Amino acid sequence: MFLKKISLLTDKVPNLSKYPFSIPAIKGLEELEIRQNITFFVGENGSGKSTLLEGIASQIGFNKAGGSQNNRFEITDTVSSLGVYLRLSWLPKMSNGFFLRAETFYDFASHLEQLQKENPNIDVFKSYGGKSLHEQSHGESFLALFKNRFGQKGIYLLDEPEAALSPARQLALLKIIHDLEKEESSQFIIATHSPILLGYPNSTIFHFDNETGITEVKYEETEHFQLTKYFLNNRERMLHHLFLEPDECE
Ligand SMILES: Nc1ncnc2c1ncn2[C@@H]1O[C@H](COP(=O)(O)OP(=O)(O)OP(=O)(O)O)[C@@H](O)[C@H]1O
Repeated sequence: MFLKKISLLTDKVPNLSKYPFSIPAIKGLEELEIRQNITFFVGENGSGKSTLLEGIASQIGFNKAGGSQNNRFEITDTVSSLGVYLRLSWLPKMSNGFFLRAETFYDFASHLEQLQKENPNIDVFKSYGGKSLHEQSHGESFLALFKNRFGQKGIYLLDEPEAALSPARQLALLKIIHDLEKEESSQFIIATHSPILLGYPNSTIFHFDNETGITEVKYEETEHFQLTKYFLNNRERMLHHLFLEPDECE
């Protein structure tokens, strides 16, 4: 494990009411202690998980649009400047790794194609399963990245890696994470909505909430676990209630 603590330098923040500090979980962030190799960020849409992950990525020196320190490409959507207001405490410092942003993965794949065109004598795709990520399905390209590019000791920041993965491939990702954690002591911070990924053992789950800020929760306490379990056990009853018109409610 490398990254031990994330602190917000509140004194340096120019305006706490402006984005990204207008997000309650970010505004209330003082220190987040990381105690295990695998850390999950969970919470409702818009609660600030991606914003914090991007901030950590940029402070490490990773491209905020995704990739590692060696990948420099621009994307059209804006990313926050949170990184400069974060202090990361390391033991030891680690700059190897990768930042996966599901939403800009297409741009990352295009960036690799461009690199290959500019450097025909180098096999750029070697670390990505041997062929362009554009020539693989969304899920195949994600898994190719995980299997081939995530091979060394490093810190891996993943933003909704389940986005393109079938349930079986989410299990495959759990196995990859497990092997990397065991063999290389790699560290992962993962923002996710997947009850499968969240089931990874010996991990810390931080729940982002507009009322309570960032708090640690157990797997069984997450809405992902509870709602999925209830749905699978009571599908018909739940759908019946969900589809009731307002005047049909008992
Ligand atoms: N560039 C921006 N300018 C202003 N507000 C933004 C910007 N980007 C995101 N936000 C707002 O910040 C909040 C947190 O967004 P963020 O993407 O971090 O949420 P999230 O928890 O990752 O959500 P999701 O689960 O949907 O991915 C949202 O309310 C969003 O609308």
